[in-house]
Amino acid sequence: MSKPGQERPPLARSIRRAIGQAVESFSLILPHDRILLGLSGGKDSILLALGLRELQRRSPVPFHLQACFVDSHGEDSVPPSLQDFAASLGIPLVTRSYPIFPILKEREEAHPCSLCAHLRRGILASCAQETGNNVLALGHHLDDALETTLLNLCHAGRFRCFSPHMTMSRSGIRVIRPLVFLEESAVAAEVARLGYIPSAPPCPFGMEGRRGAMKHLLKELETSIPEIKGNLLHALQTHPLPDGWGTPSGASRRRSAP
Ligand SMILES: Nc1ncnc2c1ncn2[C@@H]1O[C@H](COP(=O)(O)OP(=O)(O)OP(=O)(O)O)[C@@H](O)[C@H]1O
Repeated sequence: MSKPGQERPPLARSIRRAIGQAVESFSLILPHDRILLGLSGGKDSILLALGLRELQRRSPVPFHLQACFVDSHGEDSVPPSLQDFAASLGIPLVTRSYPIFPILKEREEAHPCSLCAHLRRGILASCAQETGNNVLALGHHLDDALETTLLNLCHAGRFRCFSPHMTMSRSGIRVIRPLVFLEESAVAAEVARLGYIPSAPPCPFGMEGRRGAMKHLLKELETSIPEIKGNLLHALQTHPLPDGWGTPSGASRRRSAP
């Protein structure tokens, strides 16, 4: 990550536009929202933090930002570079420690990704509640959404994906994904252009498994069908999914940023 105090160029206009489009299309941010963003130190959550911070500066809709890092090894350690990064943006950082990886290893999970994500989301949602936040922001991008769609199609026989904006039933915390219109390559390129070096993924299970296979499949499909991502996104937006990619949530009638 860049050194604190170093002059940072502004986000590219195309990136700001894509984030603004998601925020507007799905009414992601409402006046006086208190947003906790999941900050892992990977490229996606770096861009999420940069994007939301910039939106906060420019938007007439006031909202509060805080970040949370989950140490999934359960060792109570926080990378110092992450603290520096959050401090450089003026975003307060809280941390939580929970032995997600040791638990998954002990259970010898065949497909650990979904349980890992589920546990982490639960920890982040509890943290949001404990710290007085009503919204949890995650850095999922378009490729994540399309891989999840393919995973559901291929392995569960259903056309489903996570939602850009949903409300968790037990906690009432709203989960938002402002990067859903950005391709992974655009996220990586922008983070590199801005001079940040993301932390290496801490996952001890690697990119193998079903999700990794979907990533390869999407790449392969793209070589013979260059417009595949746009078409899949169009299908998500036009198919009447219960998770509402096409129809903005009920919150849309209220005023949202930007
Ligand atoms: N250890 C963590 N602490 C806090 N938030 C996290 C952590 N890991 C993931 N998240 C949040 O969940 C989102 C999705 O996580 P996932 O592991 O699927 O993505 P990723 O591609 O590894 O993301 P990133 O590049 O941000 O690490 C991240 O973008 C981030 O907002």
